[in-house]
Amino acid sequence: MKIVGLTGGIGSGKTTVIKMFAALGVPVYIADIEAKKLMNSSPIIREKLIKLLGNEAYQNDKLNRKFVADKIFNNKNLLEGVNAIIHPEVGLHFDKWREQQTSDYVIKEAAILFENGSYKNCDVVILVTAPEEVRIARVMKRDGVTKSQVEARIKNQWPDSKKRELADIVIENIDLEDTQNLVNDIHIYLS
Ligand SMILES: CC(C)(COP(=O)(O)OP(=O)(O)OC[C@H]1O[C@@H](n2cnc3c(N)ncnc32)[C@H](O)[C@@H]1O)[C@@H](O)C(=O)NCCC(=O)NCCS
Ligand SMILES: Nc1ncnc2c1ncn2[C@@H]1O[C@H](COP(=O)(O)OP(=O)(O)OP(=O)(O)O)[C@@H](O)[C@H]1O
Repeated sequence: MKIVGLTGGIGSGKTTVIKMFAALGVPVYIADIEAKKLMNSSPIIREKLIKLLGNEAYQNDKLNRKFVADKIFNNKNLLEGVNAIIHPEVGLHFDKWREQQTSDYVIKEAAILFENGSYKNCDVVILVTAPEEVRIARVMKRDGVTKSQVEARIKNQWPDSKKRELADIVIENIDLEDTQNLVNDIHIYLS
């Protein structure tokens, strides 16, 4: 079974593309979502995050995502601390999930697949891209956040130029129909 990594900058269209692969019957693992589930379910992670970020990291027993985002996306050390706590746990969780799959290939979607080195465990890496101003506008519209809030996350991510050097396949996600056609072709190639 091939492990296919799928990544891209904030607002590039990772979730949009992953839904297209899922509609073709491909098992998909969305690291952001699984990371949040672990942050809310693992007592060990909770203890470590509270030690690093303070009691406000959790509100009513739930991860306080806005507080955590505001803390880590403007503080490199805190971001590295959170990543060091979360990513190994996500890696173990993904391995257990992958062992239960029986398809030709699975897709692991992660915003920072390159940044945290987990692309090295993938047989193929797909990069989803879109011009930065398009990505910023999409996220502002989707999340109702400010341009500077989106830029605060972008600055913690590699530029597309650096990711292109390591990607096997690049999906320029501008026109949705073109993206769908390319996903269909990639699925045939990987199956
Ligand atoms: C800080 C958190 C709680 C904010 O959650 P929230 O729902 O507000 O935002 P969301 O998770 O959708 O993030 C939006 C985008 O921010 C970017 N982003 C998220 N985590 C990171 C990170 N560690 N480094 C750089 N960019 C990141 C991605 O482009 C992501 O798609 C959450 O992003 C988080 O827990 N991040 C740290 C753990 C992590 O790295 N998760 C992602 C991959 S496993
Ligand atoms: N080709 C496209 N044309 C127009 N809108 C798009 C296109 N692709 C994605 N979008 C929209 O842009 C927004 C961001 O897309 P999506 O959520 O898939 O990006 P993402 O890479 O998963 O973002 P994040 O890193 O924040 O999780 C969404 O509202 C989505 O509906």
